Amino acid sequence: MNQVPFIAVEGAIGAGKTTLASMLAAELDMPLLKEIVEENPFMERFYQNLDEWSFQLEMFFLCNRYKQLGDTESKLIRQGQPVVSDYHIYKNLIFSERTLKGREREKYRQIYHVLTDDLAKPDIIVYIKASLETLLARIAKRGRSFEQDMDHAYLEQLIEDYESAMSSLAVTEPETTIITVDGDSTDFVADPEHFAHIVSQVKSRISSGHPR
Ligand SMILES: Nc1ncnc2c1ncn2[C@@H]1O[C@H](COP(=O)(O)OP(=O)(O)OP(=O)(O)O)[C@@H](O)[C@H]1O
Ligand SMILES: Nc1nc(=O)c2ncn([C@H]3C[C@H](O)[C@@H](CO)O3)c2[nH]1
Repeated sequence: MNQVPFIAVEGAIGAGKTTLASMLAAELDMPLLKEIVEENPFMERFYQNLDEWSFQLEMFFLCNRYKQLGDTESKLIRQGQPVVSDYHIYKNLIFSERTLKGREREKYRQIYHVLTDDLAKPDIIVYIKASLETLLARIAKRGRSFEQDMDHAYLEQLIEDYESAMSSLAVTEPETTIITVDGDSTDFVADPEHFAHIVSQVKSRISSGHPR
């Protein structure tokens, strides 16, 4: 077991992961690990034609996160440094199980396990659970052009996929503490009390020795 906390913020598209992870990293004085999005060369084409581009897109995300987390593990976690990340590596499987089919899905699963099974897993997941309405409002507010015509059914499905994924992680990674934040009623950006409540939940998990 690691000696320092590794915290991942998770939730469906636009839930506020990067925002909350940045706030937590600043508040807890921890380095921030942010996922690479804009550099993904398949992003725009993927949203125009999911079936055609999903394998390339999922492989790009997987390889990037594998490299990023591997580096973070050797440079920070194993050196006794805590980390806050705006994703959990498991996210790859949540998306790929939804976007890939048949042989591609099966091959991806195998590659996923080969690459990630021995990577450090977070001790704490802060899971932002938000409704379709909230996610759509945040996606519109952020204004990334390639996301503006996103199929609502895809997003709705991902909300359910995240729910199932968090339930299965609770079983498969019992040492991980999952803190669920209601992303509809909690506004950690506008309301300092809401943010303070999340911080105190995280701190209590760290100081109670669970995890680490
Ligand atoms: N609690 C909040 N209240 C209001 N706006 C928010 C809140 N959290 C995030 N936002 C805004 O919503 C948008 C999406 O947030 P953010 O980029 O943090 O989401 P994300 O979960 O990291 O997205 P993605 O899944 O695309 O990586 C941003 O414009 C951000 O400023
Ligand atoms: N298909 C797919 N697989 C992933 O692993 C993945 N990770 C993020 N995304 C999409 C969501 C946002 O639009 C944008 C930023 O998070 O990229 C993904 N899409």
